[in-house]
Order: sequence, then structure tokens, then C-alpha cells
Amino acid sequence: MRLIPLKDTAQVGKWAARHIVQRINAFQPTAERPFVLGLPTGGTPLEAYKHLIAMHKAGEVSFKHVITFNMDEYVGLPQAHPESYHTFMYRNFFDHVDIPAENINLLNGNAPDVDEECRQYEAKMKSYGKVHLFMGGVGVDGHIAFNEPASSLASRTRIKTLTEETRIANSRFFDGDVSQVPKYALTVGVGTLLDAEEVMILVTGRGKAQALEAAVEGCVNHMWTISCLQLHAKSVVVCDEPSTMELKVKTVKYFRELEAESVNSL
Ligand SMILES: N[C@@H]1[C@@H](O)[C@H](O)[C@@H](COP(=O)(O)O)O[C@@H]1O
Repeated sequence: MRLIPLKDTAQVGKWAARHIVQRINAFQPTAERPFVLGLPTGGTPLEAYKHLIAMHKAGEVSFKHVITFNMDEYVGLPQAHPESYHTFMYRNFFDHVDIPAENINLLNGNAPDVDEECRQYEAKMKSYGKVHLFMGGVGVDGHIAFNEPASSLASRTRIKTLTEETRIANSRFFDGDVSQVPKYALTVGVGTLLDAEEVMILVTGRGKAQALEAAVEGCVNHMWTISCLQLHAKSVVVCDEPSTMELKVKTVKYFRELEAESVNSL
């Protein structure tokens, strides 16, 4: 695992965007051989999306031959709802770059048969071979995508019941009213994420300190599904200073020295 200890949210977004751009450009995607990118929603990746849009507008990257798969979507929320992950993605990213509509994949939380929807999503992902880079965030309780505590580390895309904690955390997007937050979501599984060639997780803010500790210093455990990163051959965690509060000084120092070049290049 790589841990990139940065100063603040702005640096985390910039580092993440630059990493994605480097990966896409090094891959030299074409229509026959597209780059497959996994994407998250949430407050944390907003800075990364802003930087990606800026880099696109500066001519540094094109998304013409990039296929995207989003991590998750609420069940039962109309697609056009301002807080659906569908709306979030178009508003904060897709509407501002050159990605063709047919390259965008989002789970349909209103599908008549959600199990079939999840099976088809996995099958479509597999049809491209693999996801080359999956970007994600983490919940306060250590969930990755919507893989809430005690999700199987072998899980695939499926419907999940959201915990009260997650619904309370996400109520900030629903006028602070928990009753408006959907109770279920469709989400890629931990196993789905582990199949990606590379997983990059962004962690910002004091509220995520315990989750970061579980990811980096904790044992692999289904109660903190973010700890699955330790099983991945190529994972990178990009974090800001407040989120490292629960890590040992020794751990942060170790990664700071190891990643000095990368951190100072910002
Ligand atoms: N399903 C999403 C996760 O993918 C995301 O990582 C998490 C944290 O969101 P935020 O970045 O807003 O803290 O929120 C939701 O639960």
C-alpha cells in the first residue's frame, strides 16, 4: 500500500487528479482499447473532479476513450433527483469533459429487478477485461463504496441496507432530514473493487481518522471494509493532515519519507 500524506483537501484533489491523468495518458487509450475508470461520489472527490475538469480544459487529458463505472447509487431515488449519484456525476464531472454518453456506466437504483441490474453491471465491467483504476472515498465507519460494516470481503455488486450512521452522515445532502435518505443502495462489492488493477482512496478530515487508522494500521476485518486495501496488490491512499490524527507518528513519518518526491512535486 502507498500512503500519500498531504496537507489539505486541495492537495489531495490535485494529487488524485494528476495521478488519474498520468495513468490515462500513459495507457494511450483508443476506441478499441479504452481506459476503464471507477468513480465515486461524495464530498471528498469534489476537488479531484475540479482538477480533472481544469486539466481537461487545459488540453492535458481527454476522456473520449475512457469508460467509467460508478461505485454505487441509492435505491428508489428518482434519477433526476438533485441528490441521486447520477445527477451528482453529471453536475460535477461528466457535463464538463469530453466523455461520450455511451461510455458512462451508473447503476440504476430504479431497475425493476435490482439483482439482475447488479449482475449485468458486473458482466459489463468484465466485458472490458478489468477496471484499470478505481477511485473511492471512505465512510466514517470505514465503508468503501456502500460496503457497510460486516460486508463480505468477497462481495460483488448487490443491494445493501444502509446503516443508521451512514444515513445520518448523508442527511447533510437531504436538508439534514434522515427520513429523506434512502434506506438501500446498489453498490459494487469489496471483491469487485479488489479486482481492479489499482485502487486509489481519498481520505480527508478529522472525521475519517479512525477509518484511516483501520485501513493502514488495523487488521484486515470485515467491520472496516476499507481494510480490504491491505489485500490489494496496488492500492494508494491519498490523505490530508487532519485524517492522520489516529495514525502513529512513526507511520506518518515513514510514508512521508517514502513519498517525499511525490509529495513535494505538488
Ligand atoms: N457511498 C458513499 C461512499 O462512496 C463515500 O466514500 C462516502 C463518504 O462520503 P464523503 O466523501 O462525502 O465523506 O459516502 C457515501 O457513503
